[in-house]
Amino acid sequence: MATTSPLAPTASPPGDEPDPLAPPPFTPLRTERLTIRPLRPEDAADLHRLVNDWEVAKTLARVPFPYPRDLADEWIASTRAQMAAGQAWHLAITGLEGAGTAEEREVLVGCIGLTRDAAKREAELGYWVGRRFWGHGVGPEAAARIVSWAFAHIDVDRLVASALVDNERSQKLLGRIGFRDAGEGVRDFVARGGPMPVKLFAMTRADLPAPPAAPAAPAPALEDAPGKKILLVAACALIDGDGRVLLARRPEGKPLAGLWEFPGGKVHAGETPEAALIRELKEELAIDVAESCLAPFAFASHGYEKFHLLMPLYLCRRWSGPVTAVEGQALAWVRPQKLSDYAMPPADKPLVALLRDFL
Ligand SMILES: Nc1nc2c([nH]c(=O)n2[C@H]2C[C@H](O)[C@@H](COP(=O)(O)OP(=O)(O)OP(=O)(O)O)O2)c(=O)[nH]1
Repeated sequence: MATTSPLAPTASPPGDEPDPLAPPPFTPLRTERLTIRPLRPEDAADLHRLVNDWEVAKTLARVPFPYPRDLADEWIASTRAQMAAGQAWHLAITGLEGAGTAEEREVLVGCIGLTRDAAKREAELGYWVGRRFWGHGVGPEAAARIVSWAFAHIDVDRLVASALVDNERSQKLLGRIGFRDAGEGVRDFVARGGPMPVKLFAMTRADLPAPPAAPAAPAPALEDAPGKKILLVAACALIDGDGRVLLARRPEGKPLAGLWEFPGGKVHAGETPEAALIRELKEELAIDVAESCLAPFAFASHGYEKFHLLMPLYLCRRWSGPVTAVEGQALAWVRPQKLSDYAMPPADKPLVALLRDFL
């Protein structure tokens, strides 16, 4: 168990505004055997039974022991508000008992949570699994899923976690899903009545396991360049009547998931950048753009670990059809001065500065 799955409600700071970058309502996540979903009032009795267990509570920093039954109700109620405000996501891990039989039913297995520190652009991972579900790989399955979700949906650059110094199982789990050692510290453990030494862990988007290779990737246009291959990507800043620029969020499962980008994509073999962009804008946003409405503006040339990106950026003020998130990606119309509030791939930084000055 990682230490900080706070099961005692924490008050929201007074006057806290909902964050405009807060994600939309949480859609349950599925793994091979588990579902991760918001806690419901009717989970309280099971939650209480599982967490009111010294073997579980002793590994968790903010969980009292014994755990009062009422606290389970209060805690579950508080998780809704925290999630709506984009401050924390404390979720149920459930599984199916008697899967495939007439007696199939959903059971609460444990909880997993992320608490965001907006100023540091990081979130802390915490989780626990009920004792009767130990030894089945529930922790790594749920934690790997939520970590992938977090980088794609919450505005964070880093996840952190901690585990008691003698909790080797949890430390190994964190290592397996991409966390790196980040030293040692001390945390107050409510159930232990005081401070305890912990190991600290951290991971960035770059530590996520690589997504499975895309089937038959289109051939990059400049394949024979020595050294790293040059990847040609065409991108576009769509500008609306109010001078706002459209950014799209890279979806979970793609490299750089969760970062905001200019719509566009790879130039396929035999395509011009303009033709590629017209195709991508149709595929991703369901809009029709005429080549004459694409004005070349600037380009990015950036060395990523595995390839060198060459990305012409076009400006476009005219298109037909309503802009639609065809692939379910988050979209944002952003004022030029606010572009730097959105975390973007490193290649885009110079483009953002140019665009801000130009618009
Ligand atoms: N579209 C776009 N891509 C960007 C930007 N900045 C940046 O570094 N990139 C990088 C991320 C990717 O490595 C690459 C674009 O590739 P992609 O995989 O998203 O392209 P695609 O839409 O053709 O995707 P796919 O069909 O191959 O999944 O360019 C940007 O602002 N817009």
